[in-house]
Amino acid sequence: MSTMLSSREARRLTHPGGSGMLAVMMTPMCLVFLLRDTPGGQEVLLGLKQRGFGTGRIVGIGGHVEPGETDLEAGVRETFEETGLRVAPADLYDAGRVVFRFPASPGTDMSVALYRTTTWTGELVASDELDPQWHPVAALPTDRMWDDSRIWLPHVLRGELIDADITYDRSGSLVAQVSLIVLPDPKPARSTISR
Ligand SMILES: Nc1[nH]c(=O)nc2c1ncn2[C@H]1C[C@H](O)[C@@H](COP(=O)(O)OP(=O)(O)OP(=O)(O)O)O1
Repeated sequence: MSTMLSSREARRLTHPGGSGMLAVMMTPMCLVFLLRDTPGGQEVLLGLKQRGFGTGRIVGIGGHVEPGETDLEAGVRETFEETGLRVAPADLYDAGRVVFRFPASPGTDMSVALYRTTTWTGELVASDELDPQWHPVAALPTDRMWDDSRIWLPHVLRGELIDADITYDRSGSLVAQVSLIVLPDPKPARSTISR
């Protein structure tokens, strides 16, 4: 039996953490966290997902890395598509990577490049995919986010560089296993090799 792969499936990659025959195929994704200072404290731009995977949850800004794109280019494009805001590649800071594994549906496993920035231009607009909203960093809406967010997102928002690997339970709604490495000294994303 032969299987046709979509272009997106065909370019799924093997996460470097995988080993030999047991390596898991991952879909490359990106998430970008815009941070601003307000009199009430620091805020982060998140979005209420209107369609697709995770509809109804509050999620980070981002999406698929398309064929021919670097993770960084995808971060710039997705930010504009989902928020109307323009970020320059040089203003995105590498915040590391998180892998999400869903044992009940391995086809949805993803390897997500993480970026952070405090610099952008333009006016915030909602898309049909995401309704972007500012949230206090000190009071993240974790009860409306993916269960994993409470584990790794505070590190990213503090300015740390992470390498995380999250496995969900069979229900796909609760985190079952976590590996989280926090690395010091993040660099501007343009100075790193994207994959
Ligand atoms: N466990 C998880 N924790 C988390 O914080 N974000 C997750 C997540 N699982 C998926 N995401 C994010 C990554 C990605 O931005 C999005 C995946 O949703 P979709 O498959 O609908 O892709 P998108 O519609 O965002 O991508 P594009 O179609 O390329 O815009 O949700």
